Amino acid sequence: MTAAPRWDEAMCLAAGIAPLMPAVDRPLADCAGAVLAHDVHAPMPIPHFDSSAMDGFAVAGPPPWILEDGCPALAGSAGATLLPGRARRVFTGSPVPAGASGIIRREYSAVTHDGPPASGSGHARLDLAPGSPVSELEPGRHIRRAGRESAAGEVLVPGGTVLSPAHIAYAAVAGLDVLPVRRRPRVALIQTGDEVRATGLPAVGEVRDAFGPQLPAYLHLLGADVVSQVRIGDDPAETRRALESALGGPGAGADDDADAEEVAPAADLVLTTGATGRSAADHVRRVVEDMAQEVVFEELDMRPGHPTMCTRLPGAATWHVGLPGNPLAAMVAMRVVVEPFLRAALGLPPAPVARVQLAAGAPAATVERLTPARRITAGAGTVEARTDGAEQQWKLCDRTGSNMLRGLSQADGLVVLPPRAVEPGRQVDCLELPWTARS
Ligand SMILES: Nc1nc2c(c(=O)[nH]1)N[C@H]1C(S)=C(S)[C@@H](COP(=O)(O)OP(=O)(O)OC[C@H]3O[C@@H](n4cnc5c(N)ncnc54)[C@H](O)[C@@H]3O)O[C@H]1N2
Ligand code: MOO
Repeated sequence: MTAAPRWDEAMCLAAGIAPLMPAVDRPLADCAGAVLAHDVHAPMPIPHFDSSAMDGFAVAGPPPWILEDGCPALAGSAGATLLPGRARRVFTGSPVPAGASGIIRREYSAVTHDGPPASGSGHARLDLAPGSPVSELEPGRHIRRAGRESAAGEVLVPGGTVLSPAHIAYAAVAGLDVLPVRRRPRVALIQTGDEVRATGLPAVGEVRDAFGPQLPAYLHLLGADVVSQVRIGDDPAETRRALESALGGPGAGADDDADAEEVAPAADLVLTTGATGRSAADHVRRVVEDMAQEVVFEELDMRPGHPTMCTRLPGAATWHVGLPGNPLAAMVAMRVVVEPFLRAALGLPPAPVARVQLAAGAPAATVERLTPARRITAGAGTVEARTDGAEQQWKLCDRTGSNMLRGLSQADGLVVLPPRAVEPGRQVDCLELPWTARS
């Protein structure tokens, strides 16, 4: 058996095996949170025409001006060149006519009529209103120039960016309809355990399913899609069938009433929960060991989560991660193995390991332990919260047994407690949890 990797080695191994997902074009509305596969360039200058930044008048040359709109005989089309001494009404966003030297905003304008306006004869005259700032007459005033935001061909968003609503808005105004993003990794989820109940109050000997209701959302948060989710009993034949089904092929992943000949795409990652131990009831380990083409690790030198396993199954590039059944152990394995795998598959760098200060220290433990902990602000209530993190310390959560979730539910991260006493104020490694991004 190969040596069991530590948590940090496991993170590197998981990132190292992950296949980079292909680039796919996706409509803008579906791109939030996706990873841009490569640099995206502006297809045209942004903005693409000179426009007015104010409601008012485009003017040509110094005042006063004859207002075309108030003089039907002079009214030019929006596209016609504005001759010196003329003005034309514009609104915010209107194209600026050729020949315009600037825009006079409505508040600084004074319109007078040579003849009675109702008669339709005579000229309307535009002048700068008394008391207006002289800057209003600066050449180019209130004109948004084409290309001011970006020239055609400039990089709008660099490849590798996790797309935010702002990136999508920017791509939209640039005239793009789709963006090349990394395809979301496909995850097939297989849950084991005869004793696991999906709903209601469990009887003695039963447990409520800690994974089914949240792993799809957790995986989605990490950029993946759960393409199938099945629950199987503790049975070797059923376990093998479920694993083979996740590998794709005719009928794989199909519902009972679906076309059995439909070819389901293989999952990129098969994730199992439970049955990774070495007891007579732990069929995942035995079946996977039998099927595996390559073993990345059979278990980890990590607590909790040591029975976590990782292999490559038959087929193109389907990897398997077996999460332990104990709920906290499984969630730690998600953070240490599955998250680095999915980040690498999406072309993202590994999430950095933080160094954090423990507020209250910890007694000596027999083994290194990844322990749920939360951020606290030192002296909260007496000192102003600082944004540079200098006052920030971490406090271990209570109730962090590997079968428990109470501590994790209150945690911001997993701190790595060494197998020796830690004094208050000492720094330790910390894996922040992906759903607790700092505001
Ligand atoms: N003799 C030994 N026994 C155990 C060892 C060991 O080294 N020697 N390791 C312990 C550790 S650590 C862990 S972790 C578990 C790993 O067990 P498995 O991965 O085989 O998981 P199961 O036996 O199926 O389940 C363990 C535990 O988790 C509960 N479970 C399973 N699925 C769910 C679920 N969906 N929701 C909530 N809870 C679930 C299950 O009922 C068991 O209580 O092995 C230890 N034993
Ligand atoms: O490692 Mo178990 O994985 O301690 O719960």
